[in-house]
Amino acid sequence: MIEFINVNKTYTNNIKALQNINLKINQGEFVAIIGLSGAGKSTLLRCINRMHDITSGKIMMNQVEVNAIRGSDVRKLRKRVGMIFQSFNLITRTTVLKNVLVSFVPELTLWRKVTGVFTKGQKIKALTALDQVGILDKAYVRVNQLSGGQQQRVALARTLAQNPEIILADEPIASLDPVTSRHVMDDLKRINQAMNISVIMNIHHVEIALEYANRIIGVREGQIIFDGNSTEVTPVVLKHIYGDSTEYKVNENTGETAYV
Ligand SMILES: Nc1ncnc2c1ncn2[C@@H]1O[C@H](COP(=O)(O)OP(=O)(O)OP(=O)(O)O)[C@@H](O)[C@H]1O
Repeated sequence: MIEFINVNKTYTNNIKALQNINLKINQGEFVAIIGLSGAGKSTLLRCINRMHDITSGKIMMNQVEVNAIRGSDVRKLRKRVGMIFQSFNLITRTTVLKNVLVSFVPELTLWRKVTGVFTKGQKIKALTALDQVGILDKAYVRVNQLSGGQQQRVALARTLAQNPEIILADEPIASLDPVTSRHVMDDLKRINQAMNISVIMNIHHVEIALEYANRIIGVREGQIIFDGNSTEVTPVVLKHIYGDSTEYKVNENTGETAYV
């Protein structure tokens, strides 16, 4: 379980990105964090794996106080909490397999680091992860020869190879077309359900968030202003989260919602 207890984050420029966040996320949940640009979604997500440090309060992951750990404990935390990004963060000029193996570098002995020789067990884990996201046949293809959706799957495999308890996904489909976006979302949902890995995602596509996530957290100006089941997200709730923003529109005739 992840728990935020009275968490605040103020950046050095004095922007209060998170204000008094209290939140519990149980193992195996699929959570989408939604809200306007600048609302604090990325900051919220990135405090969980210590990409950002909080200013006050506490973040607990099971028995570990995330904001109190240092050095090798942070590395251990990042093994338990995988992350994928909008821009995939891959080394595009090398193979898919090597990109997945990169996740094992911190575990290598010095001579293996120097020689770049991974263990048989690591190679098996990497190939298994590629199989889990359906791109085992691409293992020896260079990443720059893959589509965006395939690249996001490589990133997902790199995370899965570490056997994480949680996957943080920061706008994972923002740069993908609608069809490919659904493939990536399907992968995440399958992994969430079959492996009981929690998925916590920032996403601007509200329709997709409602379709795939079980729980929606609405953030506005650094505060959680909605936290509930995706079935409880009505047009009124969306208006509360997005205000009269042009980023999100409700069709008054059909009640359908659309991101614009
Ligand atoms: N490194 C930083 N230094 C200073 N201010 C920052 C930093 N990162 C974010 N902010 C500010 O903190 C606030 C929250 O930003 P954050 O990136 O968490 O929002 P977001 O909801 O994820 O936005 P987007 O949807 O555009 O990614 C914004 O006002 C932003 O300008």
